[in-house]
Amino acid sequence: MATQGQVITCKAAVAYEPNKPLVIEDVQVAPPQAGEVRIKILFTALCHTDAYTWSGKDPEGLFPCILGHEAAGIVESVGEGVTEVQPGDHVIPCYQAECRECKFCKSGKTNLCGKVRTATGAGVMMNDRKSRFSINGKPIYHFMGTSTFSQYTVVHDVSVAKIDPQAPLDKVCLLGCGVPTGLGAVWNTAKVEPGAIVAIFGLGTVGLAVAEGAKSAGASRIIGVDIDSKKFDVAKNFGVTEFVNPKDYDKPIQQVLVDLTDGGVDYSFECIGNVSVMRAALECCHKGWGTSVIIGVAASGQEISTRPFQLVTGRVWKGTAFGGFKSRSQVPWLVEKYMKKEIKIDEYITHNLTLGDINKAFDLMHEGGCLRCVLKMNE
Ligand SMILES: NC(=O)C1=CN([C@@H]2O[C@H](COP(=O)(O)OP(=O)(O)OC[C@H]3O[C@@H](n4cnc5c(N)ncnc54)[C@H](O)[C@@H]3O)[C@@H](O)[C@H]2O)C=CC1
Ligand SMILES: N[C@@H](CCC(=O)N[C@@H](CSC=O)C(=O)NCC(=O)O)C(=O)O
Ligand SMILES: [Zn+2]
Ligand SMILES: [Zn+2]
Repeated sequence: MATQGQVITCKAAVAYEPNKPLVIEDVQVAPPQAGEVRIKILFTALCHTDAYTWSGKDPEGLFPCILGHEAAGIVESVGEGVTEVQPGDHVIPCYQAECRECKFCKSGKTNLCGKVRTATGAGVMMNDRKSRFSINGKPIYHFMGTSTFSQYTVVHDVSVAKIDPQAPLDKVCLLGCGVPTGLGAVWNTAKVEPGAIVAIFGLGTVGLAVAEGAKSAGASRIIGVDIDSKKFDVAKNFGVTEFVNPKDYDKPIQQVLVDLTDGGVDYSFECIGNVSVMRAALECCHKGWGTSVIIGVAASGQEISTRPFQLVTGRVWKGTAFGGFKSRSQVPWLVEKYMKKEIKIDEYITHNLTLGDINKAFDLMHEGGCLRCVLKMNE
């Protein structure tokens, strides 16, 4: 039955309140308006940023909402004026939009896009500042402009990357967030050069993708730092060459790394979201040139600090969103790199479940043995 122009009722996981189990509900998804795209989500993974917002610590967190931002699916219908995708296209929703027209997109200096950011932060669509999701007439907020924990979602056309229809959607869904973030932090934000010494704080999916990126950039030493030594075995497969568990030392971890590297690392990456670790990651960098990149998302109210002398003496503190990748332009390129076996994806997927198991999937994510759990949406 044709669904274009109709309200679709489908299953979605609704977050009603911080930390309360998600509830699988029948949700009404309105047709896309001008400049919008309705997508049938086939696979979604869970990211720690979903858990962060669900926890109530995200200043932009709104409830009730439909979380989820690492997914892949097929365009079901498009609104007026949408020209770059059509029904049937295989796509990855992109929480980081790319309109190619705003001052951010035109600057060439950033991958951030200003076109729809105010709406996505407010959990609504730009056109009418309303949600396309409702349950019996009561609106449910969008999340990050993607809301992929729903069998159907509506996104802005600037937030959709059209990809190779041959690409396996149950794998390339990971290119919606964690893997590109780690790779891009190395390639685009830090621009790690051959021979560099790299330290990675936190060896989850993002940290492992940093390792993969650093290896391909030709780093000479890739030092993985994690308080969970169980992470070290798997990290070897992603390029980590040395391991440090801060719990094994009495001195501050930044001192441990400075001592191990004759004065400090060339590049460090914080992949946890812990502001004390962010400080350590900066302070383990080499005087004169060491660069530290913040990737982890820290809770509302948290602030970073260090002695300004650390920067006066040449260390550089940076951050990255989606690894600096321009989403609509570069996600299809990342898909092609995966198809050519130039980047890993399968190795990050430790669990496969269905939408109905989403609370179990979040439990797994917090247990440490899970990198990414992919949910099949239509069972
Ligand atoms: N900036 C961006 O665009 C993005 C940011 N993120 C953020 O990146 C962070 C990492 O994400 P995932 O890799 O999925 O998380 P994860 O939870 O799988 O990995 C974090 C790792 O850090 C380790 N860890 C925790 N405390 C530590 C400490 N004090 N010292 C050393 N290691 C410690 C844990 O054992 C774990 O292995 C999260 O904050 C997430 O929200 C995720 C995607 C995109
Ligand atoms: N709403 C949060 C912002 C959290 C954040 O920094 N998000 C990252 C992506 S994390 C993906 O898993 C990001 O891209 N930020 C840039 C942006 O424009 O949101 C908060 O306020 O803490
Ligand atoms: Zn994410
Ligand atoms: Zn833009």
